[in-house]
Amino acid sequence: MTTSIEIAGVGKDFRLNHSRSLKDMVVSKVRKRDRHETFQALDDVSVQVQQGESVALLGLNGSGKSTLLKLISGVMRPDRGSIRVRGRLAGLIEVGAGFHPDLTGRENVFLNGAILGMDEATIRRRFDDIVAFSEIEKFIDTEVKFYSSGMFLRLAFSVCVYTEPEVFLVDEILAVGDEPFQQKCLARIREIQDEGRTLVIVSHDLDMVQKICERGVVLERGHVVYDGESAGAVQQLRR
Ligand SMILES: Nc1ncnc2c1ncn2[C@@H]1O[C@H](COP(=O)(O)OP(=O)(O)OP(=O)(O)O)[C@@H](O)[C@H]1O
Repeated sequence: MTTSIEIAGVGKDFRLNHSRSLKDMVVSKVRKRDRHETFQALDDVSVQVQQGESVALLGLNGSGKSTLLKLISGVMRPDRGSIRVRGRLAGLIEVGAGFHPDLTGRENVFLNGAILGMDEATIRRRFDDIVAFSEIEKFIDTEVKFYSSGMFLRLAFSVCVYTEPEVFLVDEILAVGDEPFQQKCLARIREIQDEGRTLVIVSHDLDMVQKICERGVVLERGHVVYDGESAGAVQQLRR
């Protein structure tokens, strides 16, 4: 078996600001007192994902799921430990983050396709399929700043799946999509799984993740508190 994602002893800290007033800020500046508190969003997290596995990252609000996904994707670096990913990776993490508001849908497909590692000829070849999947043909030459959040999601998801990544990371993908589009995304995700690609999903939709993923990892205040069958992970959360 080939390891697709190796997370070893990972920690991530954030600095929290604690100034209540301008006076506070001045006083602490003068006294050279640090107004910052360090907050451990992730601590000593180790998870190995094998190629072809589908893993759900679960946990309450603020438990560290999105942070871990961002570390895997490489948009953020860990403060401790290491993360290794084998194979081409595409993430649907902050939907629309890679989209430029002043460019049209069409231009953004090319921009995002390139960011995700597709060359221009490949994007041209897949362009019609990408747009057809998103079902926003009518608006493809509209600047994306006029898109609704669902339209953003549709185009971002389409570009992402058509780059055919070996490792696919998804954060709350389906939250803003309507029911028919959700079903379509789920069907596409199943194809991705059948092709033996690796999938890591963050979601609060426990019934959905239980259907998609065989394995669940539960985070609690930045620690892994469960790693096993997704049914067990869901049970742990619903206790
Ligand atoms: N850039 C940042 N700066 C400071 N704190 C951050 C930053 N990103 C995340 N955090 C903090 O880290 C903790 C974990 O956040 P994260 O978004 O990973 O949680 P989550 O499990 O995805 O939550 P949710 O279910 O609400 O999406 C939170 O307390 C959050 O406030």
